[in-house]
Amino acid sequence: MTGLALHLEDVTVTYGGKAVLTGLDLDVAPGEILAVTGASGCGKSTLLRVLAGLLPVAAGTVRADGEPVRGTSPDRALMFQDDALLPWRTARANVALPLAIRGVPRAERAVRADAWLARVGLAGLERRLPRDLSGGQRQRVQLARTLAGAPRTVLMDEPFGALDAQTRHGMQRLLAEVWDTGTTVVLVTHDVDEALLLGDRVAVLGEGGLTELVEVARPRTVVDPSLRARVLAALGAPTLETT
Ligand SMILES: Nc1ncnc2c1ncn2[C@@H]1O[C@H](COP(=O)(O)OP(=O)(O)OP(=O)(O)O)[C@@H](O)[C@H]1O
Repeated sequence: MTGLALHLEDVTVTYGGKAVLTGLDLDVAPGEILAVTGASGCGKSTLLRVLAGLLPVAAGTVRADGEPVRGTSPDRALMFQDDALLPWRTARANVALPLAIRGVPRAERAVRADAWLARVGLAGLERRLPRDLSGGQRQRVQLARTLAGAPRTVLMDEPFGALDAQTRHGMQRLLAEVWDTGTTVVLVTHDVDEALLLGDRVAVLGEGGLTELVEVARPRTVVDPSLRARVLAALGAPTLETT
């Protein structure tokens, strides 16, 4: 499976006439992990919704593998910040949803769903309803559901927000494995260290558009302090804060 190439050219997005993104140019290469960070309200979630095909642009072009993005597609999966599981379905049935959309035969769906649940550390909880899971566990079910559909692009909005440090680490490792399969990832995070550990590039969004684009070489086991300082400077934070 190859990841999609994403292309935004001179993109402007407005809400009720007020521009949130203005003249944004951005390319994401197939299989690249682009981490997007920026101050609250600068338009990070808006960018993901545009890439998912959920929000039309006021001007400019958005393409996936050269084709104009005109709506949603199972090839571009969006994982929301909020809890988006179906409350009346078990964890297994939630994870099986994208498999049904992909036309996987019913008997195979449960097996594959359970395998994904095991990979995110939820073996034994397959029959639980979302209300009987913790916030972090629900987030892991969402991650399993997103990945089960084998999308060519994963768009993630603060996917690790509700997780404790240890689980967060495990999820980051799991995602690193998945990325080796060539999926393109656009990951929104407020956490500069997470952005620099996970992203091949880190895009900093400011008022209206891009203020910095930092390339991060692999392997990324530790955060490079000079890159951290660059991202923090673009965010307008004091650069001495490098602990
Ligand atoms: N449906 C909407 N109608 C009107 N304004 C909106 C709508 N959605 C978002 N906005 C506004 O657009 C701006 C960008 O919102 P967006 O959610 O993309 O920001 P963000 O960078 O993801 O923020 P955060 O980091 O706080 O999640 C904000 O000022 C927000 O209030």
